[in-house]
Amino acid sequence: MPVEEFVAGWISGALGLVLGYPFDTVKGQREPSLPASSVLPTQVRLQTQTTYRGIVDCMVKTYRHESLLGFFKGMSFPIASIAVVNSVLFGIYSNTLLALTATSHQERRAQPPSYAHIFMAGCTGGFLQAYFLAPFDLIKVRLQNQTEPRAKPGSPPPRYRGPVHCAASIFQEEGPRGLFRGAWALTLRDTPTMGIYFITYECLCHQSTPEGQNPSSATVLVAGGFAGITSWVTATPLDVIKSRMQMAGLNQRAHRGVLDCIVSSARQEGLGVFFRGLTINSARAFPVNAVTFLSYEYLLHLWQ
Ligand SMILES: C[N+](C)(C)CCCC[C@H](N)C(=O)O
Repeated sequence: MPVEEFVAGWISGALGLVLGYPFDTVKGQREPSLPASSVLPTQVRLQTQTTYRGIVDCMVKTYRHESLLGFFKGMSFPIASIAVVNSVLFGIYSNTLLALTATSHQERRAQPPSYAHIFMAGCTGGFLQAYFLAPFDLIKVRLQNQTEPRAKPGSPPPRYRGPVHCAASIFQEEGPRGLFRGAWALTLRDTPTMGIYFITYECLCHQSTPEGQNPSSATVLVAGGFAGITSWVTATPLDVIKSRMQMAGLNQRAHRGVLDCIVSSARQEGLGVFFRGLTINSARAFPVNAVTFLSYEYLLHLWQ
């Protein structure tokens, strides 16, 4: 099993994450139960809290109360984790295609796989990476929903002191399975949308590149960017549910499952709730995935 795709996936995932993290940090919404005085500057907030008037309001309040650092809250942890997850995603995707078509990454330019094979390989990668992603994503969402400004005299201490303390607290309070809270929603979110992710990328590259040649850097950037947007647009409704399942039991009522969360969210806040964070998801998805795919292709070309 060629390992270079795993390594290239690791590095490209880390690069993409750093570029996209500030966008990532403006997507959540406060639950009414959270203290009105606290400022809530993180990505998941537009999806789990209801105080912000929108992206700009959330960004202004984030900067005003937590400075620029507020946009990078909890990033140290996802850098390592998302890189590993991206490594699994791209490594499994490429090796599944190798198993389905008996062609390596380089050979596929001359012998492009069918879109059915690309979709199957993408779904396989999406399904398997979700298992690795689940605990990391839960910790990221919990940290991003910390509501206290950075340690200021008199401010209440945050519930979690950092990713390791967060993981230990969840393990202690909710048991080992607590670390996989929201994993089912995450798997439902990522499996089909990763298929869409890779089909969009490969289709745009194939349409814009002369037969048998490697796509140009500009083509890879644009194809990667639109692959990110397409997959996030289709993933946003379940992304909202996933975030709510992950926050359940803390400051949100626990749900009896994904369907219960979908029904109760729609009943209480209308169907629009499933598109919270769509704009910021899309704005973030283009640069993040453009860089991810460009660095991935560059590294594989370098190691050819
Ligand atoms: C499948 N889903 C849409 C959830 C993600 C697809 C893109 C993943 C990429 N690492 C990013 O952070 O944008």
